[in-house]
Amino acid sequence: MTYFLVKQLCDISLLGRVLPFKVCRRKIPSYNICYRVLRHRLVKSLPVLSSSFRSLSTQPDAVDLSKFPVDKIRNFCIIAHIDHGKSTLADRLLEMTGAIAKTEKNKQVLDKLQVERERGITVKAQTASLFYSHDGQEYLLNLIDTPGHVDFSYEVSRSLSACQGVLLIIDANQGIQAQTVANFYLAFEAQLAIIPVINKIDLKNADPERVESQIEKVFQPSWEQTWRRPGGSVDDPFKALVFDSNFDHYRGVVANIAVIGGRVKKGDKIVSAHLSKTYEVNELGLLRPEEQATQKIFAGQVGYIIAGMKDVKEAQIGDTLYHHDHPVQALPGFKPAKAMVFAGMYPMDQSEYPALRSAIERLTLNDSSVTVQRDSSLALGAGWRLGFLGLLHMEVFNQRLEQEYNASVIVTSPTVPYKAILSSAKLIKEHGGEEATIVNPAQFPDRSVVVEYLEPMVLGTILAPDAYTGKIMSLCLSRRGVQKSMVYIDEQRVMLKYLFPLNEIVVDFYDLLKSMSSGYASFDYENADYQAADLIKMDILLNGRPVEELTTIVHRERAYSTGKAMCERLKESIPRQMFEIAIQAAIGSKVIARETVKAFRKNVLAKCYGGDITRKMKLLKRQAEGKKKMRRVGNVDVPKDAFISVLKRKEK
Ligand SMILES: Nc1nc2c(ncn2[C@@H]2O[C@H](COP(=O)(O)OP(=O)(O)OP(=O)(O)O)[C@@H](O)[C@H]2O)c(=O)[nH]1
Repeated sequence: MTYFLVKQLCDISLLGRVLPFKVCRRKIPSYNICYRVLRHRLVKSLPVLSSSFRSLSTQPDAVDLSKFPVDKIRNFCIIAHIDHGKSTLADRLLEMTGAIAKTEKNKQVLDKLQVERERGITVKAQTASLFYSHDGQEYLLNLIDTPGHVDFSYEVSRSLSACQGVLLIIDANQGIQAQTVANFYLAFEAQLAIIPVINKIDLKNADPERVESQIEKVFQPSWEQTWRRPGGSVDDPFKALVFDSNFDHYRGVVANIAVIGGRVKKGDKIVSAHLSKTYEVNELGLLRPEEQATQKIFAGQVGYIIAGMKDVKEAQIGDTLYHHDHPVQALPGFKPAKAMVFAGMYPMDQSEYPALRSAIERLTLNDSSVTVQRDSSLALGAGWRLGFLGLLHMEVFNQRLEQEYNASVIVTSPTVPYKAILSSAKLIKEHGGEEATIVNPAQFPDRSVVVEYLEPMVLGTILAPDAYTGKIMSLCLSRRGVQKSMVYIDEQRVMLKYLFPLNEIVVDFYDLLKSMSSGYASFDYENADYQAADLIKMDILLNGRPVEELTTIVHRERAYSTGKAMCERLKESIPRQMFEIAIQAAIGSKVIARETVKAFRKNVLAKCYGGDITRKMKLLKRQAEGKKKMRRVGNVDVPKDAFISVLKRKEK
């Protein structure tokens, strides 16, 4: 059995195959030292590294990529469970190869988005090309830092398509976690070389040996694998895969490409296979991690390309680009992401509809896992029904819309995609088949026209210390989970597999699992088909008026408890108004829960004695601004956050 610590990383990537290596048993006081060991090794073998780098980077367009044939290129992703240290390792690699300066300020430099910095998580995969010399040879390392959270796994799987290997980072203190397992299988199924890297070996409770035996038990590895070189040759016709893209307000679409064969240069005429449209290449280059223009890009390399695509529909992720005079067979592209959570999205004010439409289009270009359909609602007007991979994904998308596009939106209660097998001939005709997928609870067909309802299931993996097993099992049971397996990955940690209805875990399951296990349990899930379920539609009424945006589908067994919890939550989030507000949950005409918000008017002028009119105006203005964050449903002002928070349950 062999496995690798951070310090072997570059040697492994450069030698082109995975070499056996003894475990470093030394405890290292500061993790910087552990990286310093690597730097020392690099510098010792490569005295010219920093000077050769400087001469390359200071002159724009001076990088000659023709000197990196495929055997001098390593394209790899860094994958791991959330917070295991992917971005930190990427920072150190960037520093060691001179791509960024070595300063204290360089923390998570590849997490460029405001939302990533605020939440401290990676949501977007980022590429960085590094130059590295070894034994008088120059190498090009293309690193892709990926997100760890399950909601962003589509970013990981797309990034893997541009790579031949991965570094699977495992925290020496926490050991294997649920996303370690999920990410391992993504890389394994993509047939990539996998180098496990155990980091945080400096931590007091680090136990690399325990992690080693976990790796052995869970993955049963055969580590003597060869690091593949990128396929293709510079002599082939040009062919590139668009694996990511984003929209620049001034330059249009900037596409990230992996060149599968041939070469491309500025001024070339290229065709996108998806639309068969021809474009001229205006700019191309490397991401280091900032864009650095070059004259050409060659087979095996990863970079960006700008070719005058102005419309977001022109830049499809997964598309193939080729020279206009050398058509090639299009690459298979990517399997579309399967949206797991749907919600309505509406502008705060209908006049903002066109601006919001363009913002959503541009953001989905950068996040192709979001599905968009037009929708409309009586209370909220024209909008869209968007599909996301999970609730965090939905929250992050919403936050990005606000931060990057200055858009203010209302998001309605999320729902999972249910199915109904229809019995009514009229409905079957309307849906074009017996099976209807329902992503908007307001359109849930009545039982009288349905043979059976189906709900989406997931196979969940939970890893936790065995001391919490009892508590976790009761939580799973309360969420209609059915246990599939239970395996000890070492003496103290257990891996549980459960089949869950997606609806039961999508909103707050992970938060509860974390809090009941003092943060030690981790959770991941994969799709597991549909199962028949006894589902009913529950309406929420405000002062007797149903609020379409709060309608939910529930399992009959859970109707009462969910209705009660939703009414309680709404009572907490709807502020007192000038009249009493009755909040009711109802199934058909039967009310199953009720809460009341007492009448009250906040007199913001109460403390404003005297006659200073400007002060009074200011206070009234502030009150009016507060109201803007509300949505009027009937005569009731509902805060926009209430639509999402209403579904979060408190476990007793
Ligand atoms: N002690 C110690 N801390 C580390 C080490 N590597 C990373 N960290 C810390 O671990 C935390 C998480 O590191 P990140 O690099 O953000 O982890 P990540 O895997 O990129 O996180 P996500 O992108 O959110 O999945 C940060 O506070 C780092 O400073 C290490 O080797 N030793």
